[in-house]
Amino acid sequence: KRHKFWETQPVGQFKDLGDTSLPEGPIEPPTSLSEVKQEPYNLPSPYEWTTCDMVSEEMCNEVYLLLTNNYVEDDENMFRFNYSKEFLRWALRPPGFYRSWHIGVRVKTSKKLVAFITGVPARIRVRDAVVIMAEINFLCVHKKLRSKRLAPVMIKEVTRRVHMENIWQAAYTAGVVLPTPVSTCQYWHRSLNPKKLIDVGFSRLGARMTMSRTIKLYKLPDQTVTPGFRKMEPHDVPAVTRLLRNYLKQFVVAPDFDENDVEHWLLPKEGVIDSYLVESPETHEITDFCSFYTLPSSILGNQNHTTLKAAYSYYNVSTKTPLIQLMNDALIVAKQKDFDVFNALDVMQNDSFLKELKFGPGDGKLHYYLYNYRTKHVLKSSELGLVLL
Ligand SMILES: COc1cccc(CC(=N)NC(=O)c2cccnc2OC2CCNCC2)c1
Repeated sequence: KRHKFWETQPVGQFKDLGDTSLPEGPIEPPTSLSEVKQEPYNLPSPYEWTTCDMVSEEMCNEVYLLLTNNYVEDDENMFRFNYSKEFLRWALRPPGFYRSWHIGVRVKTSKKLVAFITGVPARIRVRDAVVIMAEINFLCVHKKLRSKRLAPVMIKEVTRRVHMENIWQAAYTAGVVLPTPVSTCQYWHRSLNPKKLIDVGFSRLGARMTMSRTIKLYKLPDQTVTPGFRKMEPHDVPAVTRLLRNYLKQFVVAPDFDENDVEHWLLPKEGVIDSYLVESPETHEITDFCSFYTLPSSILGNQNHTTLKAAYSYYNVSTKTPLIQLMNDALIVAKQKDFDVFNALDVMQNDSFLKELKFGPGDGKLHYYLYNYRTKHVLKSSELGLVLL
């Protein structure tokens, strides 16, 4: 399939696949800031750029409504991501964020917000090179404005604003294949509320399975089983940072988190991010960590249910507690908090627990991309230590 736009961008091109003579690293050298286009790209005449200040309740609400009605749906158009306002504020205002990277498109006359794209800065290690990148997310064009070629100009504009801050690489994910994935992940789901999942068509009753047999199959204990398993607290930030930095070293691509990043990305926030750790009852050492973020989905066209409450596996570290036991405790806590399903990608060491903990494979894949950075090889998903929101 021809990628008119992507063939013009500094991304791995399909024709280069397998050419291991090309070195790992930036595809194009940085240019001087004076060479970066100073003014915004031109939009089609009815539209204008706007910067979305996510602190403003009104602006945050406009972004929330645009995404709630027009963002990513599953392949069968039965569900649509329904990021909360609190989640969006968390996702878009990490340490060092740029408000100018929260880009909206409005209709000049009505001032209606009809498109959105964002970037946040992140330090990402690729093998032993730490690269400052923009994590690009929430690209959304109103359903009524699709195939007006707005997305390419929005991507060029966020790229221009990233270049203005002297940043030349980016990371993003997509459910579609573009030139060229750095890695491709399979997603998996663990039922927590199988009756609701079957009612809304997320899951199907297994062959030769009754509903009561299915409910029993996914039943979990009421309490976690690991001694010392507790919620993460602010005073745990230094120990969790050490634990996580050491654990992420084993992956080819991973965030280079410092204590500031850990404080923002991993301290629990009600309805946004949950994180737990294991503090050894004997030594009080922090030996293990697990976390998941809250991303509900709207259920499109079901009489009895409007929202699917989904937890998404985030960063997990096991050094003493077996990863399977640690993740089972995460499932138990997610069930206690009334989540319907627990989702995970087959990144990091997730493959080691997915089947045993009764995850089932999802019906799609998530492709990871780097902008203006070539890797020697396409990575196995288990070489990925990066989870995007
Ligand atoms: C259940 O409701 C859905 C609503 C919209 C899309 C999908 C399928 C899908 N595309 N799922 C994922 O991309 C996915 C599955 C497991 C873990 N993380 C995921 O995506 C994350 C990371 C990328 N940005 C979206 C959230 C499901």
